[in-house]
Amino acid sequence: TSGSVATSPIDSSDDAYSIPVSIGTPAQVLNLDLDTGSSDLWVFSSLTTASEVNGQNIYTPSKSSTSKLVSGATWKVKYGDESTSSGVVYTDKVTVGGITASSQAVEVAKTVSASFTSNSDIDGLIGMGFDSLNSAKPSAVPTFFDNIIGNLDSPVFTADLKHNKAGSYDFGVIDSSKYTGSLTYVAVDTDPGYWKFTSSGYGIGSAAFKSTSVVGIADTGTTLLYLDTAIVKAYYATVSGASNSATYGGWVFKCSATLPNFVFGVGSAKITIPGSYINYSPVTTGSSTCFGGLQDSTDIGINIFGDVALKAAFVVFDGSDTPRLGWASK
Ligand SMILES: O=C([C@@H]1CCCNC1)N1CCCCC1
Repeated sequence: TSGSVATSPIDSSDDAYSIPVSIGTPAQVLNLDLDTGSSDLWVFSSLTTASEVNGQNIYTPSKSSTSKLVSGATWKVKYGDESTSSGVVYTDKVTVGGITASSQAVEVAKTVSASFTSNSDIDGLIGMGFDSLNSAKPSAVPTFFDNIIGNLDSPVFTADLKHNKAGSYDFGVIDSSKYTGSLTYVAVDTDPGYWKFTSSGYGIGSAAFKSTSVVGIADTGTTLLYLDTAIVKAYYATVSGASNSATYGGWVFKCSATLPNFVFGVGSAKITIPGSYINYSPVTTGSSTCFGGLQDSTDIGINIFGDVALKAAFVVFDGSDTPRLGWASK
């Protein structure tokens, strides 16, 4: 089988991208954030503390004829931004893009932290990282990708994220109409569980490409591009008036600034991020100071090729016995 689901940015800053996911019988449709940087499928639910629900769609297991409680299983996930959620585990039928996992572990939230409560556009996450990142106890539960991979025509899913418009995630097929040129594949290190790869270097504007290994993760669930201090400093040195602001917690510049393109290498291929993608958003609504889409990864401890980078490319997440990432321009 193969399938495809549209994915839309939740706001004009492309803060996150959601997909409709059908859970249970009859179907309960929730808008989940497909996250290649984590491995829990968790949802807002009828069990979520009422004061922590604010406009989200919820999954009510008791209304599904196919739901089953997984006795004794609990989960608790903590993300890099310190956000958290936790709860218990059911299995139920889950369908994404026409592809069904008949007994998918659905991690039902009993509690979520404030940043989830305040985002009414996201009803939960569907993790597409490796099982080692799954938080369920006493044992990890398989991801949606784990559960469908054996039925897919090809053991892959692809990401075609776009700026301010709908893109798509495909499962089991590589649609060559969605990219230009050819795909360049790079090895993935699955330790500790991210889609971790080594970029071959970077270029800033029209300057010479710098061949250097940049290890990072392809993370659809992270908004921005986070790279080593030296690269980020060199980029903003070309933006007059840019500064690394303690007030705003990162690099800022005048919203009217012209930003150079940023190129990152994958093998001998090059992906160009338009400078405009690096004008992420005003620091506060209406401000003439803008926060950069390229930021320093020092405090994170790992480089992250988040949506700012991914939406400049077509990306194949190849879950074969030798996992790898394929990158193409589009
Ligand atoms: O928690 C995360 C991200 C948060 C946003 C959603 N994707 C997962 N991590 C990835 C980067 C290293 C630290 C852990």
